[in-house]
Amino acid sequence: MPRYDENDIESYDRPRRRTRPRTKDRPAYDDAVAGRVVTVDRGRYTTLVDGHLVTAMKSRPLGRKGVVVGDEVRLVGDVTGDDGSLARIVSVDERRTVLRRTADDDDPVERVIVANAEQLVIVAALADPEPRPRLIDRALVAAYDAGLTPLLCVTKADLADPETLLSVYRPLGVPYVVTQRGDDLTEVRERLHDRVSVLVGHSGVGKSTLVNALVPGSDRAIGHVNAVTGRGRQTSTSVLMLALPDGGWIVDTPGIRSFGLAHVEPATLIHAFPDLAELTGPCPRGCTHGEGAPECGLDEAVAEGRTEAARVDSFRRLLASRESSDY
Ligand SMILES: Nc1nc2c(ncn2[C@@H]2O[C@H](COP(=O)(O)OP(=O)(O)OP(=O)(O)O)[C@@H](O)[C@H]2O)c(=O)[nH]1
Ligand SMILES: [Zn+2]
Repeated sequence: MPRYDENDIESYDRPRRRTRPRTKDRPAYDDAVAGRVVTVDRGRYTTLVDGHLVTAMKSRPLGRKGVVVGDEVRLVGDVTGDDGSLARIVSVDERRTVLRRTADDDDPVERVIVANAEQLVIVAALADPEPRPRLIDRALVAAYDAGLTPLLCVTKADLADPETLLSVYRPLGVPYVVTQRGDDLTEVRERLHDRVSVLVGHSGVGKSTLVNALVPGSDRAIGHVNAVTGRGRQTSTSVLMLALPDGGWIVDTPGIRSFGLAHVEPATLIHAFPDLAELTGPCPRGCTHGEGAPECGLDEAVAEGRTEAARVDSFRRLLASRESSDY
């Protein structure tokens, strides 16, 4: 049984590509085939083309344009996927969403890590390790900013009561699922069905446990991918996209510790909360809507009972989390 079903790409709603005028400088790749990037490793792109894995490299016309997991690309050359074959990526379809990770010491540039995802699953354990709300807040900001629906996945409910953590996110209306050891994951599966979901969470929260349960034999799939790229599982920092058996995809992001939030404007974040955005009409121009912002319409609305103080406070906590370096 192939791990990647052809239907998975067929059913995926891909916008039609505009055809560009052909010029003598720009070769038209009439014979290019469509594929999706499932993992990237040292300049080699593993793509899924018609249900089989094809290793590819970037072609010169792409220049310095990045190609990331989740990208929908066009390929030419040897697209058989046979051992030792190598195709060329000649174009990247317009991205519907991008998720960025933050700059760090080794790499000062904020980088796109996943393209075209729809949902960000923030995995947090209730105990062992303790939940880290600031990390969750930053992941939420990243999701809202990128236009991804967040899903808080609270694990290890067999070890502690989820209520304390959930109550922190209730005023924001963050969707959540609670799991525990031995769970059949029905609710998680429903939430992931037919969508492209990125999983994030720090070490030990049970992310691998989830991935293995959701994608039976994903170890085998990883082995398959690696057989193609010729590399082992030690590529623990590689982002990997896996097809869910009943439709949909999950993107596992080991090694992603924080998100690039420096560019997130208050005006962008507040649009994730339309009811709050509506209350900012009377704000002075350039209002940050943050704690103590002079004459912010949000304070006025709370004072007049037009919104919940807890919701405004929670929104402001998210705003402030952009500045925190803690993760
Ligand atoms: N009690 C309990 N333990 C769990 C649960 N889910 C996972 N674990 C355990 O937590 C430990 C960490 O789980 P992993 O799935 O490896 O966590 P991870 O997030 O992938 O961590 P890294 O591999 O370090 O990134 C393992 O010993 C799991 O068996 C759960 O729901 N309840
Ligand atoms: Zn304001």
